Amino acid sequence: MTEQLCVKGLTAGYGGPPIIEDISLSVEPGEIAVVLGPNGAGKSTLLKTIFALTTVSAGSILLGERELTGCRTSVLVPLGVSAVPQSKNIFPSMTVDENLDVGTYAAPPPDKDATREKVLSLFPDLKGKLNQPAGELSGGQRQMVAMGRALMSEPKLVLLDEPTAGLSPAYLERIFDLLLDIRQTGITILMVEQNARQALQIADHGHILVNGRNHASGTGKELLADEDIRRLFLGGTAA
Ligand SMILES: Nc1ncnc2c1ncn2[C@@H]1O[C@H](COP(=O)(O)OP(=O)(O)OP(=O)(O)O)[C@@H](O)[C@H]1O
Repeated sequence: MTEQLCVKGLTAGYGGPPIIEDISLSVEPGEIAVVLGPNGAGKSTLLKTIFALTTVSAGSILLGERELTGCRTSVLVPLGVSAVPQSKNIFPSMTVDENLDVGTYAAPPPDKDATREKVLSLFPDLKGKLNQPAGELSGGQRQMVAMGRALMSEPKLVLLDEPTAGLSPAYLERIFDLLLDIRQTGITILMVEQNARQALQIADHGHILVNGRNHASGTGKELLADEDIRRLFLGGTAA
């Protein structure tokens, strides 16, 4: 059972002045939502804040009825929240299988083998590489390991920070397809993405941040159709 993520009036930072201020957004169960905006807008900070990695000074984060604000990351994982950071998101000297196993430590699934099979069915590219050190894989395959690890705790919500960063166009397409496959399983996805146009094409909703604040929100289609949004944030005028 998935639940709505509801962020209300969230202000947070790293101990100094706030980096994100008064952010509100909601993500419906089972949808893909993308956070967009210029460099330094606070997109990663928003994801880190939901995953309890910053200092919150105001606002709340709810998953369904459950208040997440103030919970530690180790508590969030068993509550159904999983995250894939942008970098250093795998253990390079550990095998692919061991990396997947790490994803079960904070919240062991009831049937680990079944979960592993389910995850590998989403990432068939990894099946023949389970005993290989993850650091030997290509960038796209490493990203799949990181995403697979995050799914091993059977999350309701996955936070993904720039899942296509640094990937070739072919892998970029592959990762976007995988995100749609993951959504098919009922998991809610909130992600930050630099490839804004492509992300909005697969996203149910997009949220644009500027200077740490909400700037615009809409469905992927609405944002793609908005001329100002296209000019300011999507690098051009073509729809
Ligand atoms: N660990 C940290 N400690 C202090 N300040 C930080 C930390 N991480 C990020 N910041 C600051 O927070 C601001 C927002 O950074 P953030 O990474 O959230 O933006 P972003 O929108 O994800 O940017 P980008 O698109 O460049 O990744 C920046 O000014 C950055 O310097």
